[in-house]
Amino acid sequence: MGLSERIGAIQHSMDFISKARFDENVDRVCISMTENNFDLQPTRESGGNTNGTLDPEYTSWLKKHPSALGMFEQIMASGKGKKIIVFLDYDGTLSPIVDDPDRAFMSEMMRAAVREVAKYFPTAIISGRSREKVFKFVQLAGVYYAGSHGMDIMAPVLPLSTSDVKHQTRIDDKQGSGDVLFQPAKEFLPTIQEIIEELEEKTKCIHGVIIENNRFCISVHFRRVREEDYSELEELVKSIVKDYPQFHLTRGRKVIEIRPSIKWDKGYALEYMLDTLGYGNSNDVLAFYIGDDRTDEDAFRVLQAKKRGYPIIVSSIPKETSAVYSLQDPSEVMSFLLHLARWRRNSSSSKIVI
Ligand SMILES: O=P(O)(O)OC[C@H]1O[C@H](O[C@H]2O[C@H](CO)[C@@H](O)[C@H](O)[C@H]2O)[C@H](O)[C@@H](O)[C@@H]1O
Repeated sequence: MGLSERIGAIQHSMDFISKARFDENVDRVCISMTENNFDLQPTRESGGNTNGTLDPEYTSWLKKHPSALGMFEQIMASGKGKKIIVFLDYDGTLSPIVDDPDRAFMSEMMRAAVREVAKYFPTAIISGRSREKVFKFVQLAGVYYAGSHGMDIMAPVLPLSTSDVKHQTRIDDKQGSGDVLFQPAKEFLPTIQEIIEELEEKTKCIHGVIIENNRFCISVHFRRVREEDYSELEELVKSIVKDYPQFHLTRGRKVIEIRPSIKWDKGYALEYMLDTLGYGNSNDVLAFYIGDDRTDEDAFRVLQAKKRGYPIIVSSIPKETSAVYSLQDPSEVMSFLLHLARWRRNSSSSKIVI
């Protein structure tokens, strides 16, 4: 293709894409551009490679964990008359995975989608990050935030029937929100600081390590570490944590996490939030939990066991999971959130009697 044809093709693509953006039957547009040709395909993809071909392993995995977008109508039909609640993970779910954890920004479009969904349904973000950091990334009022894998939750106070009350602190804010902080690992804060200092000192010799203070837990990132240094880093981290028997290690995406050994994870956090939001004992709830990482599996299992809704995994590769449905990547998450909001708008407008 010559230069002018290429420019023409780009202009044509832009028009095509802007039209497709408003077509609710189109989730994405695949553009394939070769030396001599280009092609545009509106699609409702539910998996596959970037070149448009479906990986057979992924296709058979999708049969077990169908696309939540493809199954949208059936999912919503099963929730008819129920109260919908949305739980979201942050990294890899609302934001793409990037090398630098401090630059895992969510797009404006994603922010708008979360804002939209939170307008209609109680929405909570449960992240491994510190609560303050997730809030800095998301910047939305009207959303509940839980940081440190649920060890730091800000949610409304409700008379709780459980022993959880001892970990609650009422927030003295000017708005008088009545929210409370739930922090079951407070007593570990000084030790966490001590471990961070030791980690920073002792991992200096390994290039690319990032230590992230997630307040009630610590992330040791090795995404930028050379592969040949992985095992040295792992041994180093293990040898440090060995001296702190009240802590243990978990793993995420190119990250080793150090957590206090309390009986608490994203699954307990999900239960706690269902309780505090007033849906603990309610059978007419349809909760969604959307997440991409191993720590989200704790929440998937709880949601499955309680039969209160559907766990949805974000993955473009086959993975062992307790999730029922799947979404390929954050852009599909965004599409799912927009579908939810649109479904709610349509269902309330259909009730208007003229
Ligand atoms: O529960 P999440 O909100 O998913 O948080 C889990 C961890 O996410 C972050 O790390 C991951 O994303 C980074 C940015 O894309 C990436 O560089 C890293 O390799 C991933 O593991 C976060 O930085 C961790 O602290 C969270 O525990």
